[in-house]
Amino acid sequence: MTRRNILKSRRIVIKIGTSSLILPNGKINLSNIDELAFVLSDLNNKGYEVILVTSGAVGVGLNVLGMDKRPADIATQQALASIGQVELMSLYTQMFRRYSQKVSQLLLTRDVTDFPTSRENAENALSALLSMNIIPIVNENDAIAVDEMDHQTKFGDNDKLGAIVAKLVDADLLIMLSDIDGLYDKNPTIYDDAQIFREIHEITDELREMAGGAGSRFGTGGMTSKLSAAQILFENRQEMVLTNGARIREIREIIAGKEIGTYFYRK
Ligand SMILES: Nc1ncnc2c1ncn2[C@@H]1O[C@H](COP(=O)(O)OP(=O)(O)O)[C@@H](O)[C@H]1O
Ligand SMILES: N[C@@H](CCC(=O)OP(=O)(O)O)C(=O)O
Repeated sequence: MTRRNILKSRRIVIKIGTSSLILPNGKINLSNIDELAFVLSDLNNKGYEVILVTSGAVGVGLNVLGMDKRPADIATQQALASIGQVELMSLYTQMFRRYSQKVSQLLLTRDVTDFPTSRENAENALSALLSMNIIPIVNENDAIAVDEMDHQTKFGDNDKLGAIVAKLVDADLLIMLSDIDGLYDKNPTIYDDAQIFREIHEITDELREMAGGAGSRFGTGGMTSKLSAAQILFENRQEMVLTNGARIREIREIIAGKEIGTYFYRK
């Protein structure tokens, strides 16, 4: 069955998680980054407005320093993000350049998107970039986003950031690339008989329970945070497709309305 509403999407936010950018051995997944650059550049050439929300600063930072696990200490995590973000952008810039696509970087913190004047500034910057045919690449400013008692600067995770960026740019669709084909009735990495949901219209407590449990090794989100992102989108009458970042080329089929991944929309 064709997802008819998706066919109308012109402004699309793509969120890619750490697990799609970093291989299980901690090295960079170069073929995925290259494929992402190709598909998004191609979409931009075809007149879609594309915004990329990327994770990976900490994961790439670990790779640069040859470390194999996230340090517990916050300041060291900040330092890793600061190191990794530069390398991550360097990789994106190189890959996108192969397809003659210009990109830019926006690093956001929660206080920016909570505070009306700075939120408007972020909206203006994004809209100016899109009008220049540039693909904005957004991440949380992890090097400085640390929650204080009375000053909340962290989004929590990049799934939420993806939903907030979709709201900022008034996107038609958020495509969330994970390490799994979609939302299942139980964790498919544990249960062989898990069944995928093709459509979700409401985020219920029962769903949240099905999505419980930890996510991948280098990321932070897990399936629960994808449901929280979907909830933010629902509140803004926006839509999301959760799909597997291992098959980036399918993004074009998703936009063509093909039934891939889990489609979150309110009836
Ligand atoms: N009901 C569920 N359906 C799908 N995945 C689930 C479910 N419950 C838990 N998970 C776990 O969530 C993981 C995806 O989240 P996450 O590791 O944060 O991915 P990413 O880093 O790509 O965003 C899956 O690999 C799986 O282990
Ligand atoms: N801003 C962090 C992202 C952390 C995060 O949410 O990761 P993921 O669950 O892989 O999307 C980083 O760049 O490392």
